[in-house]
Amino acid sequence: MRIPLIAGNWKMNLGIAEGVVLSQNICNNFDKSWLDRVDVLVCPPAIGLRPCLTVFEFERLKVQVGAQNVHWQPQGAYTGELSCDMLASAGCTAVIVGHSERRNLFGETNEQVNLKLRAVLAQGMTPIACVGESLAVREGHDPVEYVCAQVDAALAGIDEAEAARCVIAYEPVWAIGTGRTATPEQAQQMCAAIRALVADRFGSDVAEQVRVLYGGSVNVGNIDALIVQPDIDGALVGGASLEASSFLALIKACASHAGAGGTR
Ligand SMILES: O=C[C@H](O)COP(=O)(O)O
Repeated sequence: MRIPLIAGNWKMNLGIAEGVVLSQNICNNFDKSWLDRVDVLVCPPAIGLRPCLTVFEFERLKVQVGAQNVHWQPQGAYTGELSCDMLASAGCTAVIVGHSERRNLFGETNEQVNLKLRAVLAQGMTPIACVGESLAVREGHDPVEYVCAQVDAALAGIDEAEAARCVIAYEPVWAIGTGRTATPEQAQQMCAAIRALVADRFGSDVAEQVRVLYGGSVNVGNIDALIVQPDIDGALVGGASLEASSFLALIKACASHAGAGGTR
């Protein structure tokens, strides 16, 4: 059994002070027993990583912090970039790679996503590899084939042990920030196809361990129907992670559906 993961991606929202306030508000209303059933991660902008983690550490709350992006090289003349080592030194345990906003707005390629994923694994952190089809692909092509090709590219060149440590987030581009969520059936179909691909490439044991998240307009009203799907192991949440009340409600919903005693 897989422990579900609720990951909040704050994107380019909340400065240091606002991020600290949100982290404190999360702590103030957090039921620690939820962490027996669900893993929780917040991904602030890079400048907020250490300050937010300090809040969680001070409150002795095992909420993890993750980064939204990374460069795959260890150091060098890469203005504006951060290395895996730098993120780890700030306390990051996970890094989002290949978010559709980075692919579409900053031209990130499948090859670069793979380089990032491998660098994150080599650092001992968890990569959250984002995949997902545009509306044009959903309506005019085979979305499963398209998304599975993205997964294949992201996981290229890694071994079974590394694959088992990966998290894959299925985020249909047309559902991100639009209020238009994939139906639970659509999300389940794609997440099952992703797991089947992992089983084909790395074996069924690995596929049973890999967490596959859904992302795209997840909110308090749709989390229950999504999280009960057999191949959806949590959510990558944008807008609803920016308020403590909605983020906590998602964690609570996820915890209430998950059995205790899963494998990590
Ligand atoms: O990384 C998160 C996703 O892009 C989802 O964002 P959203 O929940 O605001 O649609």
